Amino acid sequence: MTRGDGNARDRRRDERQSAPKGSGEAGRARAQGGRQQDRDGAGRSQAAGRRSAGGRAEAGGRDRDERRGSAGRRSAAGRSDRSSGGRTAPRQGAKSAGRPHRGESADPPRAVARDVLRAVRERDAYANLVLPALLRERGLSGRDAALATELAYGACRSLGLLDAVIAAGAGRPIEEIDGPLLDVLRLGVYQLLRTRIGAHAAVDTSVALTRAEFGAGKAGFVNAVLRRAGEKTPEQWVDALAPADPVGRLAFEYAHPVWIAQAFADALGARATELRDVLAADDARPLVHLVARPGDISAEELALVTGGEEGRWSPYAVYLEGGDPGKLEPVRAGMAAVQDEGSQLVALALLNAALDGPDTGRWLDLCAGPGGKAALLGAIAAIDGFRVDAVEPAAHRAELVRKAVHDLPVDVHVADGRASGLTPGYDRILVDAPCTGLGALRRRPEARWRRTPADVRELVVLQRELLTAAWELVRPGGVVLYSTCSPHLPETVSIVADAVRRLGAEELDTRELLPGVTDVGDGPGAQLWPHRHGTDAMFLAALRKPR
Ligand SMILES: C[S@@+](CC[C@H](N)C(=O)[O-])C[C@H]1O[C@@H](n2cnc3c(N)ncnc32)[C@H](O)[C@@H]1O
Repeated sequence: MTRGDGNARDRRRDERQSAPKGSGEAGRARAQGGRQQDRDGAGRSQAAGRRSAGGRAEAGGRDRDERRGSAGRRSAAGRSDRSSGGRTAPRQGAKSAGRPHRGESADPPRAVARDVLRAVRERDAYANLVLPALLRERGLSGRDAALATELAYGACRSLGLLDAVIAAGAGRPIEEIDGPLLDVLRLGVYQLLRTRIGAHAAVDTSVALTRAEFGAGKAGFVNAVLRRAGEKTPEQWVDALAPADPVGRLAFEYAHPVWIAQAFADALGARATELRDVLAADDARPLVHLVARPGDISAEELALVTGGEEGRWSPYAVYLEGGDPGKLEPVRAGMAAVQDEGSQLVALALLNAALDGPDTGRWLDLCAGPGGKAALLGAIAAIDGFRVDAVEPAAHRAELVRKAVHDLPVDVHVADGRASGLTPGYDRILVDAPCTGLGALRRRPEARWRRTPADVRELVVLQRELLTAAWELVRPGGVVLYSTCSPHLPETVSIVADAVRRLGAEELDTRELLPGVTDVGDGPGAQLWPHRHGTDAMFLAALRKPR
């Protein structure tokens, strides 16, 4: 199966021929989604059921502990046991997994997790790039890979909470602890507080990792701090260390910086009682979302081929439980790609917006890298006989766009969207603006600890300028769709309100551009949420230029 040959090519050609050139009907009919009944029916309940069965990947850890005897038996009791009281403190210098020689590790999954934490701390690496490379390099697969993944990603997500407990246990600020020891402590405290791994296994393995690398003295320090961390249940640590105010307490409990939890609460507005659900959704393992490229393969076919489930909202979405999507034949053939369903909805909303006047087929993606939405727009443009321009200033990201759209009617321009040099007159423009990414924290383990409010101040200036540039490029009667993968109000409704006031834009009811999607707010903008929709927290607002 290769993209563009056989049935797929025929189907695309047929669709082009059956759609009157320039009408845009075929593509937009697809954008509206022909599977509404499906989406409202079985697909939804199955997806919901599977999601609730998800949660933390604890199986790998539990299995390991069960193989280890007493620690495993304790772990089988799980977190609920611990919440009812204290735990047996591990013995000082307890026997560990085989006393490896200095520098060696008898525990490859934990060594990988530790090395991911080290890369994130020392060189600002991205955990989701470092981990797959390390797993490959060290030949880990199956349960070992699952355990390494759970520990590395889980600890990265929980850094703030872990550090508060470590500082309390060590009796000193974490800045005064050697970095490599801090990595092992984070790994240990994460296992103690946020997994079902038993206390003895969590402490012993951390001590063994330390001893193997640094010798007995430092191993004693790690043992002492972890013993203290293990003296309280997670709930007791929250009671002891969390701020008293409700948002601060929830932020601590769900390991988010307070300013981010407050940003979510502000965006939820009257429904701020959902804050706990939003924060919890950031820690849940997200399903993999695929997009079935229009004209190449249907979502139904893709679900059949991959063993996935058709999506709830986008007619092109398929959900997978996990695995490496890059190994799937339709993905390798370019007929499908990884793309959050919320991102698919953003691209489709642009096409669903009513223009004042005909669609002449000039579409623009002003912030295109790495090309997910440009590829979806391009695939629909191909069916309609239309063209897309895609702008991206970062050369390496522009290259990713080129790869994503290589056989589609998309022209990639390496340029700053604020001064692209493109000729005005576009019918539809997408401004998928650079943003804090607070709506996609579940997919980027350490991101919540990297972002700061100062980032917001810089980004809102850029967002405002990009929207202004788009306004200059759209024709009278055309539509600009502004979107962010962040629900933070200064990046969303404030930017749009400013554009309406400054530019005289007509704001459309964006909710109507998301057929079948419920619960996206009071309008006119629309806000998706992981806990409500299973998507990233994408914001979108459609603006039409008066004639
Ligand atoms: C949220 S991402 C876009 C995601 C993309 N639409 C997709 O679906 O794959 C924002 C992109 O804007 C780019 N960007 C940053 N500054 C920009 C500028 N001045 N003009 C245009 N794009 C910019 C970033 O490099 C990044 O690739």
